[in-house]
Amino acid sequence: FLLQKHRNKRNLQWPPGPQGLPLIGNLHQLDSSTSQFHLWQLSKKYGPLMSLQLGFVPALVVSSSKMAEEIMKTHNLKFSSRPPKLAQQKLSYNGLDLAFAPYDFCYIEMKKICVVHLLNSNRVKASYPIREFEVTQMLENISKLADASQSIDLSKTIFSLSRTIICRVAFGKRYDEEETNQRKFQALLQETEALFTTFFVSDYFPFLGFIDKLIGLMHRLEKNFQEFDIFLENIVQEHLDSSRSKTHIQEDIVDVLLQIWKDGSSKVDLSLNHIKGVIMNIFVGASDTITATVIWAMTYLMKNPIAMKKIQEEVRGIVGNKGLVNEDDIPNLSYLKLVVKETLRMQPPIPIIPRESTQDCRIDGYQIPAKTVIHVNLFAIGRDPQAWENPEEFCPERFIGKFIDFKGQNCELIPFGAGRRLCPGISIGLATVELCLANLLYKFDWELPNGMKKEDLDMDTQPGITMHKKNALCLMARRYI
Ligand code: HEM
Repeated sequence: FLLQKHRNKRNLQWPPGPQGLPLIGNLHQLDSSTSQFHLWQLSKKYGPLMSLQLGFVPALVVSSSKMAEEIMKTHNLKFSSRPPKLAQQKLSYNGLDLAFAPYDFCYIEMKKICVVHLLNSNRVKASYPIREFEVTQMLENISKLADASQSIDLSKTIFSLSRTIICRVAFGKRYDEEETNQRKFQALLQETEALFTTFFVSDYFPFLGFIDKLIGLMHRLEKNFQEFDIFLENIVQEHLDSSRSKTHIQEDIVDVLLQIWKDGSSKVDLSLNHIKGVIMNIFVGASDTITATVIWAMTYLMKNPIAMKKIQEEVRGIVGNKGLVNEDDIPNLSYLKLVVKETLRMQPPIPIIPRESTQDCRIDGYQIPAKTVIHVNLFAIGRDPQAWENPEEFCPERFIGKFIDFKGQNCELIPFGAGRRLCPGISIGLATVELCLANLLYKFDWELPNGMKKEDLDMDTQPGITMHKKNALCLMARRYI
């Protein structure tokens, strides 16, 4: 009855959507490991702007490039906020970070700091020695396993590489040095990521929030928050320690943030919680997305031997017998760039972008009220038949002769989002993906283990904000050079 009353209050001109169950609405249709796939299927029946009722929360799902253009570009400002979900708010110090912050003056200033000072092109260039060193280490480790004819867990290898690179660039430190510390740190991050996608009753039924307490979820969240806060506080204190500057010559992202905090040059009253919020975003956002991109690209290449041959011929032809692909070689690797683009179209690492409207707005003839939750389904947009020919086919060549930008300009391909909330880590993310992938393909020939056929390679996905391959990608490597 309550749900019905709630619905009747809403404008009758509301986009179509699947019939929900009493009280829970469509919540049961959001199995988090396949929601991007499931919502895509539903959109085929209900259209590119589809409505859902998630408990007491009305939501819309965007599934075509045309509709994405409306939300992310035409009415960009009105859809630039994020829905305030309980765990995300708690772990981001109440939205003092970037990724989960509401769209307000403080967010605008923080984003400027991030784009201008933290992740600018100079930092991407200056961090090249770190990428080169870590990629070389990884190649040596793979060579040892290749020589011993052992299979390589590429998912684990790439994750460790990207986390080390990001930690060194952002915090000047690697977190894989001490076995016990590393395990503690991994467990902490895993729990944080799990909490981001855990179902909290309060998010959908605000008046039933006591259930989260009763079943121990609030305790679990508080415990994780306290532990993560201690961890982040340690990073900040280590950077504030005056004796540190003697051993660390190159400034990292935390150094820059603390400098801005100390000299008060920001237009907002920066607190240490703002800084910890941004560090948290980098910890949880950066290495997962990089890993997912490399792993999906390798998976597609293993399934498409013609594309594999083409990309290896390109990289080996250009790099010759130099022994390592350097960053200077990357601009010449045009087929590699097409493979990365095609991978991001088919398996966008963040498949669903959450947004919230800040004002009433008219979209496609429907009146959308302020505070409506929007899920932009990138997985569906990458398969939009109005935008792509044979969308289910992995075909890097589809981009030849067509300029389709993937940095927020063309809404048929927006793996980094678009508009005011565009990902600030595009350059450093792509630089890491390209260098890693190019070297893997240059140095080794890859085979499936134990007589496995390419058809056996699954494309199942794990639940989470980032769409990882569910089963680790394990391959055999043979040295080429
Ligand atoms: C292949 C790699 C990456 C992909 C595919 C990716 C994708 C995305 C997407 C889809 C969003 C949401 C954008 C929107 O709402 O329109 C986002 C936001 C964000 N990304 Fe990335 N990302 C990547 C790498 C990185 C890296 C390396 C960093 C940091 C070093 C980073 C930091 C962030 C932050 C802080 C936000 C929040 C921005 C905001 O809300 O204004 N990302 N990313």
